[in-house]
Amino acid sequence: MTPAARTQAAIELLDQIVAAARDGGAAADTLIARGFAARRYAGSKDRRAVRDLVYRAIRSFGEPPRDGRAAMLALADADAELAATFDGSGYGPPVIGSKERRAVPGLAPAWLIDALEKSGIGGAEQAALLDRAPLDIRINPIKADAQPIVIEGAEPVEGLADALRLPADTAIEKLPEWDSGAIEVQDAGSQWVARACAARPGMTVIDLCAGAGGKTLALAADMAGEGRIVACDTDRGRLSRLPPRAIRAGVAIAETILLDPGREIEALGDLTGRADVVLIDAPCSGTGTWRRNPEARWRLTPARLDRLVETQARLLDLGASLVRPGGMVVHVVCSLLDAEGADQAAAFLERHPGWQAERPAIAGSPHGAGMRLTPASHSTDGFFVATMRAP
Ligand SMILES: C[S@@+](CC[C@H](N)C(=O)[O-])C[C@H]1O[C@@H](n2cnc3c(N)ncnc32)[C@H](O)[C@@H]1O
Repeated sequence: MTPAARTQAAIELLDQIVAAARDGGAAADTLIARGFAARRYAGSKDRRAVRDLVYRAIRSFGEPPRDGRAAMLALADADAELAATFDGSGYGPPVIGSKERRAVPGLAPAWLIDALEKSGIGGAEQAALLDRAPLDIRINPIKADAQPIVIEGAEPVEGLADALRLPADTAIEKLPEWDSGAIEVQDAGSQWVARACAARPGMTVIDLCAGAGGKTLALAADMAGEGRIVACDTDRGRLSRLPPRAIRAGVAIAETILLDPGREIEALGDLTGRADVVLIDAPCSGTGTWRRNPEARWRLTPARLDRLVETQARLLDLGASLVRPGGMVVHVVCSLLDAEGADQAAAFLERHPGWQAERPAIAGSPHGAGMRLTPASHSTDGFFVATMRAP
């Protein structure tokens, strides 16, 4: 592809990504993959260049641009090489007109910046939300043998003996440790919040929003493969990826339960009052994971945030009913908004007299009743975690 054709491909993909963000359609990565499937002539260098252009645009604009051309024109204003690709050639974008509108660069929609500020996330913290994310792995003690794992360029992660930070371009899937299940890709922040559960051998743990089981597997490692983990989710597709991952990781103590949204208790009634720990890694706005998923800023609206906050509160109350006396509910969100984190934990404690917050001994900064991790301060994805003990 010529440089001009790459720019035009990025514009067309951005058109689809903007529409999908507005209408709740497919994620940017899916649309990009589909776009390349339809452009078989694109080689690997073309694909990388187009993808980089698309993500540069997504990172640059806090509000969804009106279309892909407005986004690319704004980038071209500060990049002469990119501007030169608007040359009107066969597969390239038309020449830049004198009065064409540009997208306005920014970090996030104004209402969201305001909510971050009110949650104590100021300028430097906000800027770091869009940095490049590191590549972290968790060493799986169930599968790793006694030999230390040696991977070129790997750095230790302070406080997490089982974590390594790898160079971003490490081809993980080609490592023998990947094949054997001795390593899992997992952000250090996720590893810390799994630690907050203090899961121990023999416990009964419910991972209420387990998704594909990233934290389930970390909990199983802390339980040394002894006890019971009930991993639940309402998303059949995500939950179905858990059992094969568990087999690969040598985890035999996790069972899965598919939940019906709004009727979760029907499938969990037998566990009422029986769990030592209920982890609620709740559905949230994902403001702490913009490094990996910058397009999430284009999808969030105040109404959607309100719905998430409601669901989180409902799941916390459900979690409280499943815990045994003296057991623990762990509230986790990969968000830095207090509405989903500190305020949510405070509201839970108010609704449940006798419950006590116990600040977990993990990395992070004390925030409200829990701990907060941020990209700028702790070099992890952004998380809030609160552990609450039943009377
Ligand atoms: C932050 S993700 C979980 C990530 C997962 N724990 C991990 O470590 O990879 C939140 C999950 O909550 C699930 N979810 C949404 N509503 C739910 C509900 N009512 N009950 C249980 N899970 C729900 C979503 O499908 C999603 O998989």
